[in-house]
Amino acid sequence: MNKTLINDTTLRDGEQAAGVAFSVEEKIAIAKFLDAIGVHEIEVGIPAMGKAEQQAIATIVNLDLQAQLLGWNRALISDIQASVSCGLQRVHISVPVSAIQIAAKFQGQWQVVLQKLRESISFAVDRGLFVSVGGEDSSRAEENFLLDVVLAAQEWGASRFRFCDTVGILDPFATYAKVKHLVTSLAIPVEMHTHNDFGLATANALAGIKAGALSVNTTVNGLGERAGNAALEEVVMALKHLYHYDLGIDTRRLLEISQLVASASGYGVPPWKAIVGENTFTHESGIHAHGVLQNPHTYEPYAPEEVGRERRLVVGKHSGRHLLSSVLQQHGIILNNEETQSVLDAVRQESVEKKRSLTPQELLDLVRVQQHSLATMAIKSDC
Ligand SMILES: CC(=O)SCCNC(=O)CCNC(=O)[C@H](O)C(C)(C)COP(=O)(O)OP(=O)(O)OC[C@H]1O[C@@H](n2cnc3c(N)ncnc32)[C@H](O)[C@@H]1OP(=O)(O)O
Ligand SMILES: O=C(O)CCC(=O)C(=O)O
Repeated sequence: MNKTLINDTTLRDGEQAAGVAFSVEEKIAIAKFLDAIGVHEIEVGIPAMGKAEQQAIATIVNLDLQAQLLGWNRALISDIQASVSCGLQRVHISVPVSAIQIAAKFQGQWQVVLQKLRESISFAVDRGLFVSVGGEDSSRAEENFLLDVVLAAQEWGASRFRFCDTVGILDPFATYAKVKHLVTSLAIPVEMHTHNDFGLATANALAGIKAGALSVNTTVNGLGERAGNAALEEVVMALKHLYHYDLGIDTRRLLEISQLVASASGYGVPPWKAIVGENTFTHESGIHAHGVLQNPHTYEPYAPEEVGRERRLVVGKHSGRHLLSSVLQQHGIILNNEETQSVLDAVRQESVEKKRSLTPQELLDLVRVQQHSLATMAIKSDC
């Protein structure tokens, strides 16, 4: 077991993905599922959004889950009051920390931002709450200013700092350097919040952890603002297999929770999506399938069962003899060399026409047709 913690924000940043709106029942189901698989902390939503959201959050609070529950807030006392009214014991307070954000939202008045942060931290701490502080746009913030803000937040009573790569502009090397600087300067732990605008959210989250961050914000399927966030399933499996960190999360249910969130969000995942995509353990190419038939590790980084999947071998345009023979043998069919080649040629043609691999029934039909035509040709040549 490693001390790295997952703070999943599917119910907050995940739901902020344009067009996503979970019902209360869906929120409850997602929270329960995250808890059941062992996620350590759940960012349950934004109480300041109003009564309906507060009721949904209060219902989740009353479920008495094992996971810690956190509410997201602006640096406003009214936001914290809304969190308190939901029964939350942990609040996240976000402030913009880059010049561009402070100019757009607070006319460049950084002192006002700090004042609001101080007041809201004090308000929360006075009520005995755990306070996490988020630096919105940390990655574009001037580094000395960022450090000053976080040191001040720490002094005022914050128990954690969230480093946000809000528009996903870092690479893992820059992330490592920035987070290392913070981790070595702070007494409180750092949390990673990374976005996927350049496809680097998971890589950057891992770089932050390597640099000493204690926790990471994830979302199921990488759902979230614009190109999304670091995906729960990717972070958990990468930490497990690349760094050998066992977070105590039941990875065998990652596919199930992916499907739950896909259905609730209305956004499925592409077949090539890392960890949970339909094709992650599906092999069609001849050379790959030949290898997998000898030893699955030739083309699989871990066993499919580990994430709740099964291996599939499908016959299509790129398949070869070994795969074809293996699939047909399962149906009691053994072809000679000539028949095998003729079936493979026909599979290629039909796959191009259908623009996909063939179903088992289509393959069997095609074998029958090819055997029949070869037999007819043999009879004709005998005559
Ligand atoms: C990077 C992130 O993901 S941050 C999280 C973003 N998430 C969301 O916006 C989703 C939920 N948001 C909402 O439901 C609404 O925006 C609400 C309820 C929070 C606020 O709604 P409204 O009062 O209508 O304000 P609106 O959204 O138009 O503008 C944001 C206001 O918050 C202020 N604000 C923005 N960030 C902060 C902050 N960190 N601390 C304090 N105030 C902030 C803005 O300056 C603006 O204030 P103003 O109304 O005094 O001009
Ligand atoms: O939690 C915060 O402080 C902001 C989080 C966020 O969604 C972001 O910066 O992208």
